[in-house]
Amino acid sequence: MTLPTGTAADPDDLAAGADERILRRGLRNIGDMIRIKPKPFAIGAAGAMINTTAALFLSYVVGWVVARIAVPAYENGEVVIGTVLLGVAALVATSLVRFSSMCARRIGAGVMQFGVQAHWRRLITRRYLALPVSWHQKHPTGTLLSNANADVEAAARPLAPLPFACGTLFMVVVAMGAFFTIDWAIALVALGMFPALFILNAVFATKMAPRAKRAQELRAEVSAVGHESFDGALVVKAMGQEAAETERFSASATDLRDAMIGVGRLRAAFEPAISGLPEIAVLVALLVGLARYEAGAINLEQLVTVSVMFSILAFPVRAIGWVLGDLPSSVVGRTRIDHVLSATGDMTYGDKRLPASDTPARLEFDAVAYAYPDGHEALHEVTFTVEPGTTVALVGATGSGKSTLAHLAARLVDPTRGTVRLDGEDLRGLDHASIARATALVQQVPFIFDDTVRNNIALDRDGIDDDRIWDALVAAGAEKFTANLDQGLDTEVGERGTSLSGGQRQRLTLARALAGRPRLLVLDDATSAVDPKVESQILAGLKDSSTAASVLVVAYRRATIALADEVVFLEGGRITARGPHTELLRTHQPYADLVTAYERAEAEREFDEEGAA
Ligand SMILES: Nc1ncnc2c1ncn2[C@@H]1O[C@H](COP(=O)(O)OP(=O)(O)OP(=O)(O)O)[C@@H](O)[C@H]1O
Repeated sequence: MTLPTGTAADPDDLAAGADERILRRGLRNIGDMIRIKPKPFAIGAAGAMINTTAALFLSYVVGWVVARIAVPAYENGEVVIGTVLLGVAALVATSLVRFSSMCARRIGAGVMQFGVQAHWRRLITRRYLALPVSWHQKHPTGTLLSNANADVEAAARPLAPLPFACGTLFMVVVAMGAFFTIDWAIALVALGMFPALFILNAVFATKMAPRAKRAQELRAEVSAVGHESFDGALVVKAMGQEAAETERFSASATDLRDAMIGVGRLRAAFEPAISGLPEIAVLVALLVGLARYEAGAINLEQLVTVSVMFSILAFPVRAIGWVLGDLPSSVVGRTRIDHVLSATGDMTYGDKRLPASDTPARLEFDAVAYAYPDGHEALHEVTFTVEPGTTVALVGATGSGKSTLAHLAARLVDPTRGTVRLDGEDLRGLDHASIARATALVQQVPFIFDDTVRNNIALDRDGIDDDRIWDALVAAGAEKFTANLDQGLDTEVGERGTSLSGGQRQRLTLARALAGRPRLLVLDDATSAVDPKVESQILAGLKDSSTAASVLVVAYRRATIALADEVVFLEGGRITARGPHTELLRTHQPYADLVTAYERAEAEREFDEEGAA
């Protein structure tokens, strides 16, 4: 299976030679993230700068203590208590400032990193929900999960060491000033370290970019394969496919492992080099410093100050390396996030509102055609009307276009040609709330949230109280089993309603639709797992209820079809017959054949069930 990687990046864009672009794009990404969370960044960076300034000050204090206290005490045995106390006070005060500023740096970095992650995740989720069904059909859930997790984490990773790196840069600037005031030769050693650091990083970015991109794609693939395997666990078990599925998952996991080891190897080579560089600079500075001391260009206090400053600088300079080291992966993560955020094809809604009404709606298909994004035309010139208060059954062989029609009725998709109208208004011109209030679609595969029965039915919609929930449960034939649940409406039904039977789940989703008192109910084989007698009672009840809706029902059972006022018979995406069920049975042989085949299948199923009982 080829899984979409969900990235808009041109593969060559992140390949060799793109280091400059990665640096630029990585820094732009950091700039964007600072704009998202400016306050925590300011706190973290200020903490880091205070910390590094205190660290530099400490080197002056140490230089002063050595030259004014330690050396005289060692050479002459002279100890001036006041000077010692001053030295100790300066050391303690500097350490306290370092401690509190380090806390500010870490808190700022953490709040910024996790705040930015939450921000991206919110945007991605909002985008997912705004994108059309056709977009979702092309993007596996696992890949979307990977966008919201692995990609977001990769994009925001440079933020963890960012304030530290900013403080270090500040320290470097201050230290360079200090080096130049102390001695130009020592300053040159420090100055030489930074070009070397950036050259090293450029080489690293060039080599890392394609590896990081591959690793990120494989993360998405493992997530997609894993999600599919876990989601289809029952099928896998029932078909005895555990070994094959484990093999499929482990092949993806192995690829990811290899890619991550490749990333790790490169980091393993880069990080010691980037850490070693300042250590080498310290050594060179010591040698140069000693030579300058011997030559009388600097005094002992200056030599000690410079040495301490270099060794203090050596560790924080790594933070710059950490930020630079995370740039390639962050650019890849950000590119993949942008791919989702810039995806187009949203369903735009009009601003027309349907007037408030509780009478059944009129649904009209006018010369409707629909082609899937792959070009497959599933419906051609479909024209029919569901008159207010009537029930129309959609009947047709598998693949004839029934579900596609149901999706068009609920405006999950728009027709390629022609118009779908609700109460005379083109669905495309209506506002979202009008459609959601007037129409309810119930699909064959019910989706139950891992929540209570009450919340599954109410779905946070206004005006749905317990009385209304019970009315909906009665109409959906679900009140008895709900009343028998341990905690009634408060019963937690488990992930996807695992504690319920298939028929119970279908009835709950039907109750969810009915609780909104829709004026048009679209049932896409929504009661297939419900006992046929109960199904007939539910559908008959819907017609008689005081809050009657117009009903468009995809039906397979003769009893269900017979309840409809009109049958629309589809063949290959076209309406080939329309009229009352009894009339079509007489006048249209393909219809009679199909309904008879359904009836036979139903009778065989009932016979098998009785036999099993
Ligand atoms: N996402 C899709 N992309 C491309 N073609 C699709 C897609 N979904 C459905 N189709 C095709 O559109 C046609 C109509 O499909 P639809 O699901 O509407 O049929 P149906 O009558 O509801 O079938 P069934 O009774 O099996 O549910 C079929 O040929 C199907 O293969």
